[in-house]
Amino acid sequence: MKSPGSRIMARLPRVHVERGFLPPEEHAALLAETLEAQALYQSSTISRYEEDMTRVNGQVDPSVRHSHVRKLPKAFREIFEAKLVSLQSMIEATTGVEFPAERWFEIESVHSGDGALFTAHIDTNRGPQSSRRVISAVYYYSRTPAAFSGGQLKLYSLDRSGSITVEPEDNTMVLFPSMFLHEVLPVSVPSGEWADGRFSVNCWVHRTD
Ligand SMILES: O=C(O)CCC(=O)C(=O)O
Ligand SMILES: [Fe+2]
Repeated sequence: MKSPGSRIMARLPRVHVERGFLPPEEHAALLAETLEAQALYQSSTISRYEEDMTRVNGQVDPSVRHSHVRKLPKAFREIFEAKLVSLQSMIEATTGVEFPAERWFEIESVHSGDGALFTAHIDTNRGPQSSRRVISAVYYYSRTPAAFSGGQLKLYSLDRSGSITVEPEDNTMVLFPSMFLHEVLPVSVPSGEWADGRFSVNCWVHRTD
């Protein structure tokens, strides 16, 4: 018989998938604003603690994480926060994680072009602040029909014996407990056009204590 410990390790993350997350007008406004903002995106960095607790901070390493990020304008950040709060009880029920009473939302905008990827990681060991992330939420948007392939989000059980793969579908928000291991599979953009890439908005619900 399996021990309780091994059953916990084999447990799959509980993932909430919210299709049609933004109303059509807001989705269209975000895509239009994004397509004008190419010059604002910068190479993604990684921060993490190594096993010996030395800290890698703000390093660009495209073999681990290859994408470009920018700050999302305030008006859109507010839309995302309000929408997440409006779905709070559903998100809590599906993911099994409660929104902390005292909380803040970390939000960044990402572009994943040809060859983009993010190897397996957890979102809670990426620097001191990151340990207070409780829910990770990733919103996907792109031109339709999508002109890229790949870029699926793959989530693992803690022992990696099982996994769940989610397609980065346009106007879809995917939420999961931040402590679960996950990766972004390589993106392919045959045209090589920046605008044909995979766009996403990363949101993290942080506890403040
Ligand atoms: O883009 C995704 O699907 C996930 C991104 C991610 O895991 C991260 O930025 O920590
Ligand atoms: Fe992540």
